[in-house]
Amino acid sequence: MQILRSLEEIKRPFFRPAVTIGNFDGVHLGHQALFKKVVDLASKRDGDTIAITFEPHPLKVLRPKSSLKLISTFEHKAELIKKAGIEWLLCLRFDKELASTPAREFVERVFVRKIGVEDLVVGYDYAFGKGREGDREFLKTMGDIFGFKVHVVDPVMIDGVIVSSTKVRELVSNGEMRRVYKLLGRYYQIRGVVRVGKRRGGSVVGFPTANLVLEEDDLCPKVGVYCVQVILDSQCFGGVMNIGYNPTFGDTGLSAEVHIFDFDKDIYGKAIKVNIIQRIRDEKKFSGPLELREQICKDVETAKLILAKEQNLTRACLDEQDD
Ligand SMILES: Cc1cc2nc3c(=O)[nH]c(=O)nc-3n(C[C@H](O)[C@H](O)[C@H](O)COP(=O)(O)O)c2cc1C
Ligand SMILES: Nc1ncnc2c1ncn2[C@@H]1O[C@H](COP(=O)(O)OP(=O)(O)OP(=O)(O)O)[C@@H](O)[C@H]1O
Repeated sequence: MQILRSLEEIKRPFFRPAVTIGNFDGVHLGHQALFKKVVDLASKRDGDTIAITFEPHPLKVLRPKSSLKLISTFEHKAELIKKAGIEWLLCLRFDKELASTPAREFVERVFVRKIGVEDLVVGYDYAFGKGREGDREFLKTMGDIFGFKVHVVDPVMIDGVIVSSTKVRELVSNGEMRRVYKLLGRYYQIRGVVRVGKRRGGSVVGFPTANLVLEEDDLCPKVGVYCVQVILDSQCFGGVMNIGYNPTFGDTGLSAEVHIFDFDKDIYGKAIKVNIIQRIRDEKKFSGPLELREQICKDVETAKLILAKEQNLTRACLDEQDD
């Protein structure tokens, strides 16, 4: 997939393109339905497939105080859009100027003149442009004027709920990782570089842990202990992760620490990915390292039982290998 960072980077005309547009944070099953429609439409005529998205996320510009946490980084989002079969990702810089562009001007400038869209795919509730005037009815009118077809995808629902980035964020914040899996069609994943912790894990508690640097923007699951799958250099391992403040030791900063099963290498500075499978318990303040150690032994047992029954681990691991 080619990533274009501005309209100026479009150097050649597209061939009979099918296009979709959105923020696509998390690339959940609703977004995936849009990409599938784009791929289906274009494949009939060997046309180009294009997704248009925005950076930073529009809410960060329109409501800077909202402290929005994102499900996926741009890099992860682009990987997932590529996996969905899209060939071109056009990422437009979202600023106050773009936000105030009238919808008709955006359609003429971007969809018609720059891209030459033949099919435009949008979700059931899509609207863009100044004051959200570019809704699906407006787009259909534009399509009649400029000669492109607008396809509206019905809402994708799971267990009676419309799949949305907002819903995924809410479930992650509540630690409801099984439900998150259903909405994303994959495990929720956090990524990070392993840093040196307080060096108590192995020596004091008896469970060495890889400490992840959490970024300001990261959407972190609810504080607690989780059963996880760890991906390191394309290899997959089981593990247990604590997201929290380590109250037993009186620490205050939020950290994510993973104990990887059957693993004893030094991985400081390495990038790892953690698929979060299921929440096991709340984080607790223990009387000391011995009591904490006993509890972690139980957590390891619980996680191993969960992993032994988990059907989707191999697929999730293979998914990481085609990157
Ligand atoms: C599976 C697991 C569960 C944990 N649960 C708790 C807990 O409930 N309360 C707590 O204070 N710390 C908990 N911890 C964090 C330990 O306190 C932490 O791993 C230890 O302090 C080592 O820190 P360090 O890696 O910074 O040296 C847990 C860690 C793991 C791996
Ligand atoms: N469940 C869904 N079914 C079908 N289309 C969807 C679904 N969710 C989002 N879309 C469509 O995907 C496109 C991108 O939408 P957007 O990135 O705003 O996603 P969203 O999940 O609705 O996000 P948010 O929850 O932040 O509003 C839009 O055309 C939108 O209508």
